[in-house]
Amino acid sequence: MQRPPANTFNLEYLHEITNSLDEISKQKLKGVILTSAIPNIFSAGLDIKEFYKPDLQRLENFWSSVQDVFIKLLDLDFATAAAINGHAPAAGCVLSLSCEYRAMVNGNYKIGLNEAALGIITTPWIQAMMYQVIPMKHTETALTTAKLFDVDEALQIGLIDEIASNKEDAINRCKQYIRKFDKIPLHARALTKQRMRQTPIKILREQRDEDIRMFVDVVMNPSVQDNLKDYVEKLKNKKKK
Ligand SMILES: CCCCCCCC/C=C\C=C\CC(=O)SCCNC(=O)CCNC(=O)[C@H](O)C(C)(C)COP(=O)(O)OP(=O)(O)OC[C@H]1O[C@@H](n2cnc3c(N)ncnc32)[C@H](O)[C@@H]1OP(=O)(O)O
Repeated sequence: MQRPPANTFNLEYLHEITNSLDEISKQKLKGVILTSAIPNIFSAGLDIKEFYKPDLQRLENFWSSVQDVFIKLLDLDFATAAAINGHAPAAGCVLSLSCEYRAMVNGNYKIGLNEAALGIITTPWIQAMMYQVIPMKHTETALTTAKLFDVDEALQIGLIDEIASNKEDAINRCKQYIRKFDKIPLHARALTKQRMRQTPIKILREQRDEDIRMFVDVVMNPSVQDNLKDYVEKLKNKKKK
């Protein structure tokens, strides 16, 4: 990913990712490794500008595109791994959770789902994604407290699989993970993976329109917009301190 300054996902970038996923899913690949070309930031999540004072039509398209990327990524036949070379809050974390394996570079980085801090809520399919990886009890506490884990905590709780010394090491560990499937028939691997992951996909597929309506309702709530205003200000003012 290379969308400076923070690899945030806006509508156009989501379309680019959808096209790339469509393209690679036609190829006979062994696996895909997601990483960032931006030092210290894997992804800062969804672009907050998309839901602060949004245009309604664009907001609906935006969330529908988020849903598309999530389904496509989760459904890929081949192995997916994330070399997390920096912060991975919110959708940055979800992106890594959509992969089968995560190696995170050691450093002063945070990963987790902090949506509640912005006044927005994690949808049931995102919650399901999280508790497929870490236990339900930890998920509930993490989501309700908007907890961002440091690298050691993330390993301890199982949110990441391994700690890497740098980006290259993280990528190598991802490659090693992908090589594990060299002798496994592709269709058996793919079907097993898809069945293991059917809960979040099923929840989302059954409720796509309702999910968009709920997201729009939450985002357009005046108190959520106030919260987002403060959050955006805080982000801007960080540099001035
Ligand atoms: C493709 C996705 C598929 C997967 C499906 C996803 C499903 C959806 C799931 C979840 C939904 C989640 C909702 C969200 O994602 S809301 C976004 C939440 N993100 C955050 O709260 C992170 C906010 N950012 C930070 O905390 C920091 O920027 C950090 C990542 C820790 C990096 O810190 P630092 O290195 O100090 O860099 P800066 O803070 O100075 O940031 C650099 C510039 O980037 C701008 N920025 C950062 N984050 C965002 C953002 N999310 N949206 C818009 N802009 C952002 C920041 O303002 C700086 O800009 P500038 O240089 O102009 O000042």
